[in-house]
Parts: sequence; C-alpha cells; structure tokens
Amino acid sequence: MKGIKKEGWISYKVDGIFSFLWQKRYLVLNDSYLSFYKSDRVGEEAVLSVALTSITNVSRIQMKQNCFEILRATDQKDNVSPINSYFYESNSKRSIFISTRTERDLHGWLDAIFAKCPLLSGVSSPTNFTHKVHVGFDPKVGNFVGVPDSWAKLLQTSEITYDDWNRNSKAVIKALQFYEDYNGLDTIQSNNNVNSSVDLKPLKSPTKYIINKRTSSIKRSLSKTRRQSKTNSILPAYRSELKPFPRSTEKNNSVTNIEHNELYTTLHEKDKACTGKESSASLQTNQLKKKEKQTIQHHLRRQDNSAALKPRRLAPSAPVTKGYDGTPKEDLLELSDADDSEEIIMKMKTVAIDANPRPYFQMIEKAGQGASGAVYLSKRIKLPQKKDQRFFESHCHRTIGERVAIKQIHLSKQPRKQLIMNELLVMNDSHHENIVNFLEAYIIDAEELWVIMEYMEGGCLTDILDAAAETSSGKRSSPLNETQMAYIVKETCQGLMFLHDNKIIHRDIKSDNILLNSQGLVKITDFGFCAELTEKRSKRATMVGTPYWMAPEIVNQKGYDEKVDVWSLGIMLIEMIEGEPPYLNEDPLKALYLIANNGSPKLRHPESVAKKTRQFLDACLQVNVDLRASVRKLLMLEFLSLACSPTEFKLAIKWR
Ligand SMILES: Nc1ncnc2c1ncn2[C@@H]1O[C@H](COP(=O)(O)OP(=O)(O)OP(=O)(O)O)[C@@H](O)[C@H]1O
Repeated sequence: MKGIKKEGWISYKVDGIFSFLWQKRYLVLNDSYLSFYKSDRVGEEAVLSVALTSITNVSRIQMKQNCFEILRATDQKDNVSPINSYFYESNSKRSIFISTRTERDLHGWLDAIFAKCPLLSGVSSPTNFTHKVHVGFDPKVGNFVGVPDSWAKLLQTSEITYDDWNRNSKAVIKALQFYEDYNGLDTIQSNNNVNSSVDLKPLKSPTKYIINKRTSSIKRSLSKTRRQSKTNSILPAYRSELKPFPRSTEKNNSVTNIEHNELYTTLHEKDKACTGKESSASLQTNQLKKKEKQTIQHHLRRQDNSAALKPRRLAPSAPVTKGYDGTPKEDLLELSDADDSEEIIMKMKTVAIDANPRPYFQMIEKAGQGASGAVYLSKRIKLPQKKDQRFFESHCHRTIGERVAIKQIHLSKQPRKQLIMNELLVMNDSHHENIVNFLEAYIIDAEELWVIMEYMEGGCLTDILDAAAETSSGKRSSPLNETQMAYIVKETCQGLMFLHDNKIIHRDIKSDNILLNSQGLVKITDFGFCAELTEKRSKRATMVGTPYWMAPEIVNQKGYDEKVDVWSLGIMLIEMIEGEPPYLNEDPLKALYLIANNGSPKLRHPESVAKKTRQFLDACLQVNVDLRASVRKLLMLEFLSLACSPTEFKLAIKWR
C-alpha cells in the first residue's frame, strides 16, 4: 500500500464495553490515517481507521509496559468496520491504548505519530502518568515496591533514595524511563572495535601541551591513548554495572500505576532497618568502597558514559540542499531500526567520492579513536587527475603536502550508518571558521568511508581540562584562566550561531567535541546527532545528547529546540571552571534525576569566578527555556568581552 509511513504489530484496546480486552493488531500509519488491521495484509479492510486530523493528544502511560494512549476529538467519527464495531463505541471517551513489544518500538511510533498529526505540531508530550497504586519502600526486600520490576532493579543499584522519591517522584520516573531507554538499546556504542585498514601503531604520546601559568605549569597528565586504555581495563566492571536490565515479559498491571501518596513505609524505617544492622567498621568499609567506586566512576564517566549513554535515536527532517558536486543533498536521517545499508550508501555517494583514496595520502600517525573509527594524521601526497572533472572541482583548493585528519570508518561494522550519514551531511554543508572543516570524503567499494578533515593538532578541550590537578583540598583547579575560558566559549558560540542560523541543533556540545589547533583556533566537531528544525517542525522530541550535558527539557522528554545547545554550553563552562560537569560523580541514574529535578546547577565555589562569568552561566542555565538566552544574546554578554585573542591563547598553550 502506498504512502505507508510506519507499520508493525502492536496490541491495542479502546474505551468501551470490551475495554479490558487487548487485541493483537497490525498498525499502519499513512499520511491521513492510523489504521488497525487483523493481519499484515493491509489491502484488506481495516478494523479501525482513525483520521490523523482527529488526534488531539498522544502520551505514554503506565497501563502496560511500552504503552501509550491516543486521545481523539469527540466530535469526529471513526471508520470502524461493522464486524468489529462491537469492540468500539464511537461515542465513548475516545481513548485508544497501544502497547508495543519494545521500548524502541514505542518511541518509533510516538515519533512517527507526532510527526504526522497536524494538531500535535510534531512535539511529543511528556509521559503522562496516572497515579493509582501503592509505591513504597520495603525494608525487608530493601527496595521500592509498587513499581515495574525493571525499575525496582534499577532503583536498587542506584543512589536514588526514598527521600528523592518523596521530593519529586515524577523526576525519578523521568530519569528511570530515560535511563531504561538508553540502556535498553545498547547496541551502537558497544561496537567500537573498528579495524583500521592501515595498521599504524597508536601514537605513543599524542599532542602534548603545557598551560603557561605564572605560578605553575600543568602538564597534561595522561595522553588520550593511555586514558582510553586505562578506561578499557576497568570497563567490564562498569559495563556489568550498567548492563541493560532484563525486561520482564510478565505484565503486572496492578503495580504499573503509581500513587506516591499512598505509602506503606517511610524512609526513616528504611534507615532504621539499615543502620540497625551495620556496625561502624562495616560502615567505614562501605564508605571506602563508595569512595573507590566514585573515583573509578569519575574516570569511566568522562570516557565511557558519553558512549554508554549516547542516544540511539534521531528524529526525521530537512530540506534538500546541494552536495559536493552540485547534486541535491539528502535530508538528515531518522535513526530507525531498519538500517538499510544499500540505501544509505547510495545517499553517502551524493556527498562522498566513489573511489579509492589510498594513492593520495600518506598516513603519519593515529590521532585518536572514536566510536565509529580511528582518526589518522595524514599528508596529501597526490591530487586526482584533472580529467576527472568531479574530482577536480572538489580538489581545486587542495595542495600537495597539506596535513589532514582522516577518519576511517568500516561501514559494514557500523550498526547505525545514519549517524555517520548525518555527520557527513552537516559537515559538508557547514563551512565556518568555528566548525571543523570538512574537505572531502571517499567511499571505497561500498565498504569503507574515509572522511578527510582539516587536522586539529590540539586534540579536544577535554584533554586540556584533564590536565587540571587536584589540589590538596580536593577541589579541582582549572588549567584555564577566565580570559581563556571566555575565548573558548566565544568561539564555540560563533560556531553555534552559524549552526542555529542554519536551523541545525548540534545536540552534543561538550568539551570532547571542541577541537583546538596550533593557531589557537577553536572548532566544533561531531555532528552525528545534529537535527534540523524546519518551519513545520520547530521543536524536536527525540532524546539525544550526553546525559551530564543534557538540558532538563530533554531528560523530561519535552519538546525542545536549539536552546538545548545553550544549556550544554553552560555545562561546558562549568566543566572548564571545575574540571568536570555537575553530577559526574553521581550514579548515572541519580544524575539524570538531579538534572530533571534540581533546576540550574550551581558552581561549587561561585566566589572563585568573576560576576560576569556567573551572569553568563545564569543566562545559559535557565530551566525555563523562554528565559534561557539565545546564542545571539550570549554573544552580547559582558563575559565574552574578557576573551583573550587567538594569539594569546596560542601562546598560552605551548606545543611540545
Ligand atoms: N579533525 C581532527 N583533527 C585532529 N584530531 C581529530 C580530528 N577529529 C577527531 N580527532 C581525534 O580523534 C578522536 C576521535 O574523533 P571522533 O570524531 O571519531 O570521535 P567520537 O565523536 O568519539 O566518535 P564518533 O564520531 O565515531 O562517534 C577525537 O577525540 C580527537 O582526539
């Protein structure tokens, strides 16, 4: 059938006399209707067809696992086949409940329905919880009761307390949903064993620099490669801590709705139960263990949480623009379950040159390792022949001997080629002095993708921040002074303004995605999670980003726009001041809860920075999006007038 936007098996039920009955149906979404069929032969008559124009709200509910409710305007008539009409009372409250097999399916349907229903303006509403059954803490089992099994397990290992629950149960639920969604889809980032076709030894000691300070010169303590291997060596323990929770197939409807007022025990009882059992010696041991765990987690989170918790889904969109050779450029892609390799490789060829680039480059050394492939410092040693016009046009500004960065990606090993495609599309279209310059890309035998970029010898901002030494008081000092911070922030703002002016949201601003070069220039990179805002779709709903830098509206699953980048920029400034983003030492689930619940994060030592810096942070870290500044406004704030010049910055960071 033509015009199908999404289809698949679901269970559904409607309000009415048979409202207790869940039925398996084949659901089809097209441009005008949401139709329920008895089988996947969608040519047959639908059991029920709902006009998309009649849908007034769609929200997730906890009636069943992976369940959402569709609400319809009461003045609309449905198309109900006569044989099934007894299941459906057209004058009923007009709720339709749909349950999907997996969490991912649920989000796929929510995104698709939101994108198609004119009354929903493309924005998923936050999950809508009804509160009907008991939730409490049972000291005998040592855990929350009255929540779905998978959540109870998550809560047991998290540092979320019953107090947190009492303070804001909704924020706990948001954090749980969010966490489960990320970890339940743990396939992308686990696949990071990308073999390089060029077997170069990792750089023994990649880019090193010293921050010049009058009082001290802080050397970068760990090379990126060493940090990486250090992380990997303790990875299994961490991964097992974070492994996806088994999804209970048994549905326990009696505990899926939550009433936090009806408690049958209190946190005090929990505390009493615990403290009564523990001797002071075991308490001390536990404290030590906790401290040890936190230290390990600190390292891991910097390197790994961003990967382990990286989002898996991208939303649809985008107008057609020009590719490298003048052909229409493809839209940014939706990250779906079906990763149609052939189709994506075809699309990649509108941006990448279909040829073997090996004769044109000499590999020098490995500069870094990303999730999708390794990055090499290389030298251009040959240009393609002039007779190939396509090559020639894209190479007219290239010179022999220039140093470039080459990211090599084995396409067959990529579980989500759409991310790479998105990165290619955005880079190809975004030429700005604060965006890492994309030069060209090659696709080799539909197997390998080489992305050629300008070489940023300074590596990422995280490397500078990791040079921060811990003082004896335990307070992390920043290796940057405020003029250098203001400079980095100003340059990042300029790059962001370019993206936002082009209706692109970066969605993953953090120090790891800010690269530096030897001229002291600062550029944004990593465009895999970018999304485009269009007139029709001025807000996004997909959960994308790295949790610690993520705006509360994303964790709270509200619609969001480009101001999520402003929030992340504020978090990045805290990172620069304190060496790490807020809540990095918290258990990940607790961190999500704190982002959803705590409002604007505060500096540990606000007195250590200038008033202008605090004002800038305030402008970025407003929970209310309307009060949060746009990047254009940020550029007018006084803090940025503190910025040093690129030359001063270059001189402050000395290369060895
Ligand atoms: N243009 C560049 N110049 C110099 N080094 C680079 C450049 N791009 C990336 N790198 C280095 O390579 C590392 C990996 O970069 P990459 O963009 O692949 O990282 P990632 O975002 O973690 O991975 P992915 O994009 O595959 O998810 C970076 O941390 C950086 O040190």
